[in-house]
Amino acid sequence: MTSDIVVTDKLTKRYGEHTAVDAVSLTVRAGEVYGFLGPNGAGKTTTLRMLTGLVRPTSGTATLFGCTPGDSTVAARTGVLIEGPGFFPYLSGRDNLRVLSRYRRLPDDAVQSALHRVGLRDRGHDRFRTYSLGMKQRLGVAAALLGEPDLLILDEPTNGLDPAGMAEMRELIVELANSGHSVMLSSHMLSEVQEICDRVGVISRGELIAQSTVAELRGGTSLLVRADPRERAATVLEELLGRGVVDTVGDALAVAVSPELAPKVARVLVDAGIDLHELSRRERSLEDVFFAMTSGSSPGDRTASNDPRRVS
Ligand SMILES: Nc1ncnc2c1ncn2[C@@H]1O[C@H](COP(=O)(O)OP(=O)(O)OP(=O)(O)O)[C@@H](O)[C@H]1O
Repeated sequence: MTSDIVVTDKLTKRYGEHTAVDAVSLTVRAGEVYGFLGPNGAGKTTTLRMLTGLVRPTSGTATLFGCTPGDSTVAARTGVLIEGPGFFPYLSGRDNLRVLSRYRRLPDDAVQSALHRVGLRDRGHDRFRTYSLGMKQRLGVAAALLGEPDLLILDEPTNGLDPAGMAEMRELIVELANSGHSVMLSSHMLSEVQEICDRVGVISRGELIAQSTVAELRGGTSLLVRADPRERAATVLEELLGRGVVDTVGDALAVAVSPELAPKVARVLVDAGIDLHELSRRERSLEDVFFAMTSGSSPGDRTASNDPRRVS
């Protein structure tokens, strides 16, 4: 059984005339890594700020663990990293965490455990200002981890990191998820969301335009066929496989069927006297889908049967 630990219902935030978040209804389930994906200015941070009680919604509701954001139960069960960690530069990483830990009346070993979890145990005594950006972000995650919350809300945790720092942060998030934390993270980095998230919500211009698993969103695998004459190949394949499964992508055809049908596709084309130049397995990246959804144009394809514009 899945349980929804974050639920929003038509969550909306308006700043004057501008609607930053427009009737967003999303759910994050216990145990998952949920990617909140959207281009710059789409409304990700504003949504996360409403979830953490930093900003009041104009209308609609949000609940975390069945309670309102800001409630003490929510605060105890949720760790937050939003818009970069704020730490004292002249204090060590450990002392920065001690300040937070004492303020929250957590046991003394919480700091050591959090530093250990993010791989900073050996650098905990160094001053914060000497940390690399990746270490600063990891200390931010350590701060979110104090008290071992069930849910981590991380706003663009890899923002500004170099590729190695990004990889480390991704690894850390996967480890945290494997050790039982649910994670909701925002990102505009499609590749990282694709790699580490179980489900994603896509927000564009304040609206949630899709919510599903990464696999569902990508629409599974298909076949790419380069054949001559192309139009005739499309007709033959539609006769074999049904209408609506063949789409034109550049000078090739995208055929929305299981790659296991490749031998059959090859046979029928060759039997029809068509020259087959390429037949390959094709996986749409989340990037293809994302561009198709948020800008109406895609570097790849979008077949009618594969249209990911749905909220499950
Ligand atoms: N306090 C505010 N006052 C007025 N407008 C705001 C405020 N906060 C956010 N906005 C506007 O709301 C919209 C959504 O902003 P938000 O920061 O939530 O987007 P985002 O998806 O997190 O973008 P980014 O990836 O660039 O951080 C933007 O147009 C932004 O300018």
